[in-house]
Amino acid sequence: MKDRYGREIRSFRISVTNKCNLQCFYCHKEGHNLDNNNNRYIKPEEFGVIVKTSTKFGVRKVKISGGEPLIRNDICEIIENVKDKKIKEISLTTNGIFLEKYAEKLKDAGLNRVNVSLDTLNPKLYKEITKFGDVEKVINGIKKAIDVGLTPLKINFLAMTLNIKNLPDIMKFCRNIGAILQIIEFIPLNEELKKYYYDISTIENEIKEKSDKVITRKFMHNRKKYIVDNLEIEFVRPMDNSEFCMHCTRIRLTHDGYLKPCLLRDDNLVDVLTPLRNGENLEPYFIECINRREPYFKFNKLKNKNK
Ligand SMILES: Nc1nc2c(ncn2[C@@H]2O[C@H](COP(=O)(O)OP(=O)(O)OP(=O)(O)O)[C@@H](O)[C@H]2O)c(=O)[nH]1
Ligand SMILES: C[S@@+](CC[C@H](N)C(=O)[O-])C[C@H]1O[C@@H](n2cnc3c(N)ncnc32)[C@H](O)[C@@H]1O
Ligand code: SF4
Ligand code: SF4
Repeated sequence: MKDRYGREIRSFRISVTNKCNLQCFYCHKEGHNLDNNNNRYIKPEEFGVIVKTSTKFGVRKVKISGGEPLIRNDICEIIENVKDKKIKEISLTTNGIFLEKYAEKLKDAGLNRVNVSLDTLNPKLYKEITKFGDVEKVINGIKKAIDVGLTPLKINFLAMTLNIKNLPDIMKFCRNIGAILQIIEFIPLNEELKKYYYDISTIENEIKEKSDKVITRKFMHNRKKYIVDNLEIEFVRPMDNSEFCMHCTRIRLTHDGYLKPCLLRDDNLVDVLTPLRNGENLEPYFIECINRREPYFKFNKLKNKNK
């Protein structure tokens, strides 16, 4: 099914919890942190029914996220329930702290690949950013995930004024371990955080100049990937980017059971858990969610017209 703007639905991003073992100062919490009502925590088999319904509307990829998805002790059961013959890929985004412990079990449960967030390799700066994190554990988790075949593994590097100097080290690290590097534009959630915003367009242009090949992810925000000396570098630049939004093929599920048409909006959610628990057919709720979808950034501001 296409939405009112002609955008297909291909991927489903599901948040399995809003809780986390870290406290990154910038966290957008997937654009939703309202409900702490434990009665609305979704059970593994409920995820299964919701995802199965989503395949009728075109979903072929599932992204599992959080909060931190690995703090749910039933995460493997969730993955087993989400598996479906129509789902071509299940991936998970994690801070990596518990990855060493879970990697093998996740692979056995049916997970295909992981993205691991890593803004710096410097232990002191990592702790400053995450409050409680030990970067050594993340590195061990990444190595284990690659060992067990949760690949291609992506490193999520959130580009900010306070860590941008660490980018060359992260590039070297990714090249050494054979990971894809994903450079993400910072979304400042309030005025206070704006000082950390770093415009990644200069870096993208430099990398583009050096690249051997450019790939466009047509069904994923038209994102660009550059291959530089065998390192794959993907840019995620959502801010003020109408092209990104016009190629958005994602719907989301919040940890408390609402279909969410857009990451950056919380005013147009569709409750899917109540009808599920009432034994209703979920299709009308998906249709409602898809009809409520609209590009968040419809027009670029002048300063960003080159995006
Ligand atoms: N505005 C906006 N940002 C997004 C969207 N999808 C991903 N992002 C940003 O990209 C970050 C990284 O997302 P990941 O969970 O690692 O996965 P992904 O890059 O979206 O997906 P894959 O590349 O397929 O692994 C998110 O935390 C967001 O900041 C989207 O639909 N809209
Ligand atoms: C919300 S986290 C959830 C999954 C997991 N806890 C993790 O950190 O990977 C998913 C991704 O969102 C990114 N993120 C969080 N806050 C952000 C912000 N303000 N702007 C852009 N990306 C952000 C993180 O860097 C991370 O890669
Ligand atoms: S680890 Fe992920 S969910 Fe937790 S605070 Fe950091 S970005 Fe947010
Ligand atoms: S419409 Fe734009 S901001 Fe909203 S989820 Fe899609 S890409 Fe992200």
